[in-house]
Amino acid sequence: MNNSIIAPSVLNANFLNLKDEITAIEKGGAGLVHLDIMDGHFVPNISFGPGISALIGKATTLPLDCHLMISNPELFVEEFARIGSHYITVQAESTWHLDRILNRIRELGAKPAVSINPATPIENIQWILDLVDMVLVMSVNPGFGGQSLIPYCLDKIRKLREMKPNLDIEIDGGIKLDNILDAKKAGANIFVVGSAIFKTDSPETTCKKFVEKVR
Ligand SMILES: O=C(CO)[C@H](O)[C@H](O)COP(=O)(O)O
Ligand SMILES: [Fe+2]
Repeated sequence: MNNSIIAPSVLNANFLNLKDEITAIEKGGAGLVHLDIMDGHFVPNISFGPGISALIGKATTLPLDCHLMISNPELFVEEFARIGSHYITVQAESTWHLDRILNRIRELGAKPAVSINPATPIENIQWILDLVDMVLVMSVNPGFGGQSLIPYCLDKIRKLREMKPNLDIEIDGGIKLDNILDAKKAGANIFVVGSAIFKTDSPETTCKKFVEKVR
């Protein structure tokens, strides 16, 4: 697939300067803004919720890529749809009723996507692949930015790409300038990049480098 997209995650951005951080990635050629929603229950960290996400949505022209790492996601998809999320991604491990919630997200007018933790086999989602517009393959254990990519996750992407040649596959976690091409070669076409963009002196210049790299 040649439609490569960089989706910067603002998890490690400077929240006191968020407007400028978002302008930087817009100028840097980002295609999505990735929002990591964490509840301190499904993952051992708390980030922010629909309120901050709505403000970010108002501050940018970039589509919102909302990655819900929360228990009981069915309680929140309506609100994330209401604030205009482009993708609403739920963790396969976070709900008993994956089919139902994916259908509900589409009914609400957003694009349903599913995410799997490193230890979750891709076979767990094989029957719902036709219900989603994207699969997010976690390449770190969810909860924190700044971790190292777990190499076997690339094998999962390779296998998924073989199964679904035209599916949008997003990789999330530990993506750096020196491993993003491995992820692309494995079959990913949407790349979440957090600390490797926002923990640099110029997120705009760094974002441009990532965009160039996968072009
Ligand atoms: O979902 C996530 C963590 O659960 C984040 O999107 C991810 O970790 C991005 O940060 P980094 O590029 O620094 O790994
Ligand atoms: Fe994420």
